[in-house]
Amino acid sequence: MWERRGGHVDVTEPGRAPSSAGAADFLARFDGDLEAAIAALRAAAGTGTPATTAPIPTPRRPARPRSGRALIDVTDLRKTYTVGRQKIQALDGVSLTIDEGEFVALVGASGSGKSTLLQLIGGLDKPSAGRIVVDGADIGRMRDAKLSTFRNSTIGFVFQFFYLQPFLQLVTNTEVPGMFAGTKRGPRREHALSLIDEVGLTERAKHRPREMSGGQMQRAAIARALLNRPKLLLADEPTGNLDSVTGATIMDLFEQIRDESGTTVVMVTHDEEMAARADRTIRLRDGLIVPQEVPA
Ligand SMILES: Nc1ncnc2c1ncn2[C@@H]1O[C@H](COP(=O)(O)OP(=O)(O)OP(=O)(O)O)[C@@H](O)[C@H]1O
Repeated sequence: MWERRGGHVDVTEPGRAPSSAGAADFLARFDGDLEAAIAALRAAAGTGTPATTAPIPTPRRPARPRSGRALIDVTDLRKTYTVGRQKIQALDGVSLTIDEGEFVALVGASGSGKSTLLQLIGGLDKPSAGRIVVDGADIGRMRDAKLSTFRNSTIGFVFQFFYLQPFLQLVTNTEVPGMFAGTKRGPRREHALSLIDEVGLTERAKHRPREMSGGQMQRAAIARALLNRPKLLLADEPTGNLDSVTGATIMDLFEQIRDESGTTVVMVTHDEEMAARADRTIRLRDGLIVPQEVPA
C-alpha cells in the first residue's frame, strides 16, 4: 500500500514491500532504478515509527536519449534593452539546440535572462543580434504578420498567471486559439473538450476560472495552449504560484504531452525540484549559458 506523490512515498504499512504483482509497477515508478526504489522503501520502513510521508532521495534517472532532430537552434543570441540612457545586456551570446520531443528546464538567478530567452524563442520579441531557428523557420527575421501565424500554429504558451478570460467558460477559453486560427466551430469544440478531458477537467468544462483552483486553472491554460497542436510548448514559471504537490501534477502533464504527442516542452522555473523533472536543465547566468559539468 503505497503511493508516490511529488517526490514522497506515502506508506500505510511500514516495512511491508509491495506485492509481487505490484513490484514491477513499483520499480517502474523509479524508472527501473532499483537502488532508488530500495532506498525509498528503506526510508519509509526503517524508522520503526508509523511512517506517513517519508522523503525519498530523488531517483537518478537514466538520461533520455535525445531525438537528434533539432526543433530549436539558437546561435550567438543577444538582447539589449535600452531604458533611458541605460543599456541592459539581458542575453550576451547564447547558443543552444533543443531537440524535437525534449523537455528542457531553463534555470538561473533572477535577472539571468531566462524569460528574455523564452520570449525570443517564442517570437514574442526580436533579438538585438544572433539567429533563432524554430522548426526550420528563421523567426528573428520574420515579418510580424507571418510570425504571428507561425506562432499560432507552432507554439503554445503557458504562463504563471494563466491569462484565462474570466467571463468565459473553460471550454470556450480553451477554444480561443482556434478562433484566431479560424478553425470551424464544431471540430474546435470537440478538440477543446478532448483536451479538457486529457487534463482531467471534464467536470469543469462549463465552469468559469474563478470557480477553479490554481492547479485547475493552470491545467486549463495548458489545454488551451495545446489546442492548435503546437510542436513546441513554452512555459514561464508554470508552477510559480502552486504548491509542490500541484506543481508535480503539472510536471506529470508535461511529461505526458511529450510522450504522447512528441511535443517539445521548454519551461522557465526557479524551482529546482520541478527542473529535476525535465530531461535536461540549461542554466543561465548574466545572460550566458553556464557550461554543463561533464560526468566523470
Ligand atoms: N522589457 C524590459 N526592459 C528593460 N529591461 C528588461 C526588460 N525585460 C527584462 N529586462 C532586464 O533584462 C534582464 C534579464 O531579465 P529576464 O526577465 O529575462 O530575467 P529572468 O532570469 O527571467 O528573471 P526572473 O527570474 O526574475 O523572472 C534583467 O536585468 C531585467 O531587468
